[in-house]
Amino acid sequence: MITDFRRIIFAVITTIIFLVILRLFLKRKIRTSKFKKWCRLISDKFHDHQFLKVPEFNDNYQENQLFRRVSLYLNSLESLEHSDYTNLISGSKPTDILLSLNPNQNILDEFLGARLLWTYDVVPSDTAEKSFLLKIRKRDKRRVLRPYLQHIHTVSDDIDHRVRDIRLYTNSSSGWKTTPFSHPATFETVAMDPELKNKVKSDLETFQKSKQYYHRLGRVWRRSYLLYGPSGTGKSSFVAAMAKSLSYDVYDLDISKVSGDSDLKFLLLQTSPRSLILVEDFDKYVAGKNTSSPSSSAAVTISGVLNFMDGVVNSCCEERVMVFTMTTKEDIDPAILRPGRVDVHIYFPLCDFNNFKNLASNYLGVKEHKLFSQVEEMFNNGVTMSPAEIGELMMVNRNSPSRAIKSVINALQTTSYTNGVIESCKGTPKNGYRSARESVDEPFDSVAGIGCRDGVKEIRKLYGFLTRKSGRKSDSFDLGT
Ligand SMILES: Nc1ncnc2c1ncn2[C@@H]1O[C@H](COP(=O)(O)OP(=O)(O)OP(=O)(O)O)[C@@H](O)[C@H]1O
Ligand SMILES: [Mg+2]
Repeated sequence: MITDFRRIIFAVITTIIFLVILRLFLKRKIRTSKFKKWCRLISDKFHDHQFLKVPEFNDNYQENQLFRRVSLYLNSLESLEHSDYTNLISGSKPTDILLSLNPNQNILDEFLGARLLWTYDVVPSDTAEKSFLLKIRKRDKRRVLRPYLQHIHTVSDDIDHRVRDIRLYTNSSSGWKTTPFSHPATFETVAMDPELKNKVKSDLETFQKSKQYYHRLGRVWRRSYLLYGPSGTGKSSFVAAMAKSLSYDVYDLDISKVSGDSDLKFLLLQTSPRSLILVEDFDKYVAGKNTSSPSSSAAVTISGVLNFMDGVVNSCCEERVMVFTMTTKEDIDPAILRPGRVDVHIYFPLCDFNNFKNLASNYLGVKEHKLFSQVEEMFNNGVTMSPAEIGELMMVNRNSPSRAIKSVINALQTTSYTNGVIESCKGTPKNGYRSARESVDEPFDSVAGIGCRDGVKEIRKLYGFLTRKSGRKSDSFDLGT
């Protein structure tokens, strides 16, 4: 009893000592930052400064673009997050919260070793005259002002680009036509191996930050991806997710509408930087051909397509991501998909149990269910369907998760006699991601062979049958099919 009491006393004393030390430490940190501030103020007394004003409007009351850029730039500074006082305002999306300077607030920035002090000046009047005032040491001005303003331009451009709406461009005989890009898919909604998804995400992020790296190597700053796999496995949805995460416009190129090689080149030249150029069903144009195939009678020749892939007019095709989709790369000459031409190959398989759970969570909002073990067993036995087909069954039965899962089980049971065929798809890389470099060192398995394609066709036929059958039971199914 006495020992327990002693233990409690000991614990209380230790906690008190810890809290006192923590407080002293925090106070010291605050003192250090205050001390630094005083040092700065004193050292400023010994330097000549220049003040530069960036007003909101010019003499003709037109908006000063530099003011907007400075505002975007300063509001993005990390030092604003740690300042004593900041405004919080909501962004365009309900979940976005943005920081913004308070009138007459100062914010310190550092650039190339120079200190730049900004003040957001608001003169209280009817028109609330606003400006940003930059205080810079005269000694630093000549050295840093020009590159600093350039830096503000680059950063604000980048922010502008990230927050604006993405556009979709489609080609017609008269060039590109544009509409807002409204595909709702995101990386979160596409069910696939999470490790693979993260790899692609970080690959895209690295690409975006690698301008200097590419240039040092003398390479054009572009990256290309091949998404291949059976129909309805999420390739197009994934492209939408890629474009959104990059905040790139999408140029959806329909080669069948291109009138010839020079037209193809012209369309490529007309794309803008920071865009994703998409060619769906690419196998239609390159299957069974090789790099030295003679010009065909088709409007676009294989060499025209290869030049397009290489971005023949290279310098104009910087900061582009190219994406090609196809169901199988079985009949494609590997030289067409060689590294440099296609950098990353991503395989989209038919559904496995993990993807099924992912879909169940997204479509039905269930993470666990008593029927899951039955479904898992079926997938383990090699029966499968495309995520599109499973998603469809879940969507029409979304009001009852049990009914939805049962309908998937029924559909899987009906497909079970194609098990042997589907089994032949099982040689797919478990992790569907391979960089083209890897694929050279260690060639891909023949992953989407004839058997697999036949299997998919078989499922499609069955699925058509199933949807017709289920359509009688559910009105919404009729709408969906
Ligand atoms: N992996 C997935 N995760 C979530 N939904 C998926 C997935 N795959 C397909 N879907 C759903 O199925 C539908 C079709 O998908 P999508 O068009 O992306 O497939 P695809 O692979 O491009 O097919 P195709 O080769 O026929 O063009 C979409 O509505 C999508 O939401
Ligand atoms: Mg598609």
